[in-house]
Amino acid sequence: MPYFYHTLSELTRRVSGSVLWRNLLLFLLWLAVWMLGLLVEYTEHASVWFPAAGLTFAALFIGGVRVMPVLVAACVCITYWAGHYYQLNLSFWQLTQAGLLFAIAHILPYYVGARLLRHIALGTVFNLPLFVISFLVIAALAALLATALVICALVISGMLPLAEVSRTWLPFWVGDMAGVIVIAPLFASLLSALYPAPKFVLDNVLGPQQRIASNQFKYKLLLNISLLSLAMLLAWYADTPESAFAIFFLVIPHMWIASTEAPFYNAVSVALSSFVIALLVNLLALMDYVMVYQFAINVIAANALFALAVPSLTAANQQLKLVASTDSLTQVASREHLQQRASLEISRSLEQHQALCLMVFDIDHFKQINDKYGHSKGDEVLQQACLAAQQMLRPTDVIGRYGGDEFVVILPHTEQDVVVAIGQRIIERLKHITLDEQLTVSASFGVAALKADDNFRSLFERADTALYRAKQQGRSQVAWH
Ligand SMILES: Nc1nc2c(ncn2[C@@H]2O[C@H](COP(=O)(O)OP(=O)(O)OP(=O)(O)O)[C@@H](O)[C@H]2O)c(=O)[nH]1
Repeated sequence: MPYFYHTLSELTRRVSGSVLWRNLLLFLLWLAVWMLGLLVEYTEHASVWFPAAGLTFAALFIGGVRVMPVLVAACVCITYWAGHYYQLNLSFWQLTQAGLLFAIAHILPYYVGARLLRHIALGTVFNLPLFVISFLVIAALAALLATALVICALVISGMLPLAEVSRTWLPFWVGDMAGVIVIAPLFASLLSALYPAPKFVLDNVLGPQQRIASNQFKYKLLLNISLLSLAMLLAWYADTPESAFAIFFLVIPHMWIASTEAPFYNAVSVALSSFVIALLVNLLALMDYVMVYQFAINVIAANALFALAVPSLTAANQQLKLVASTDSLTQVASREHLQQRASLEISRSLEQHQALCLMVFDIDHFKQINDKYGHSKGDEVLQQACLAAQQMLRPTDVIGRYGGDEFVVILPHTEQDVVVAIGQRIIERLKHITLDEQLTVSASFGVAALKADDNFRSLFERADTALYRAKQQGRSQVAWH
């Protein structure tokens, strides 16, 4: 799948360079997609879903006014073809007029909707759930307006008898809405490569991961198609409305794909499933339940769009956790994270009767370093001191910044004499910090070993008392309690 996408994006990259080619491609794509709708048409002018509406919306969303002439040409062209297909007794001139009317009725509502959605997307802070709900509401309203206008245009041009309107408008609307909700995200993603817009880059909205599918994607897709085919075969076999409603269970695997795959592949899966549902309605002659399937397509697509928020929320959550648990200057654990880890290690050691030590150290005369060499040099001293300490520690030890120039290290499974030796080795290492010719860095250390009734606070207080003693005794040394 990624290979397919890369080939496709390479092709679009080349085509996007030429205005003529990209417009021709959009024109042909629109005609092809309109024909696809015909393939799943169950009554005249009403398809289970109408994918051309989705392409129109996506093209206007990405390309804006510059795609309008192409869309008008495609609408007029398809009207000539429809006149022939439905064997309408209309002259060339009448069909041209009907085509232009259809173009205005079809394009205008989607243009207004697409502009409104773009405005929301370009708002100060991009909010995915708000964007999705806006898209769904705009898609429903634009499709309703397009339905009303296109039906008027069809009646005026004599392509739809007035008596048919009451029977046609609802499936027409739901089909158009499904076309937009299902197909617009996919085409918007593809067209953003064809119609680059510096002000609006879809990658920024959908995230840089949108072109990477997992290795399991094809199996997930296969499972989805098998399940929906099974559900529809059941409806065909049982021939009851209850069995038709089984299609709504398909929301579950689609939510799974949406929350575990990149947005582009979610759009591919929704578009494919919707097309197969529409095709099977025709092949299995499930016309009696067509509205159930139309609503199912809309519900599945809307849910899958909302589930898009899950990966971005999870990523944001992980980022927040990382920020909250790390000290931004020294990259060691933050005070809160250190206390949490320390409490955990202390309970574990007490339960397993294992040794544990807490070591606290503080840079000597740090205020003077700041005053003499400036705060940025002071910051570098803190960073270098942490690096020096980390080089002497094991991966299981936890080092954190307790505040200012004071750091705490938790050393599980370690006896006090070993920790004292580690402290002395860190003192030796600090002597090698060469940030300035006259600048020497040293620190004082306090060590305390875990006792049976200890908690973090009591253990820290003993180590801190030892540190105070180390400072009193002349600094750059380790004291223990
Ligand atoms: N550059 C820098 N300075 C900091 C930071 N946080 C705290 N300080 C400074 O660190 C100094 C801490 O000084 P103390 O620990 O009280 O005293 P000291 O000069 O180190 O003296 P002794 O601890 O007695 O050896 C204060 O001047 C703070 O302003 C920081 O993130 N960056």
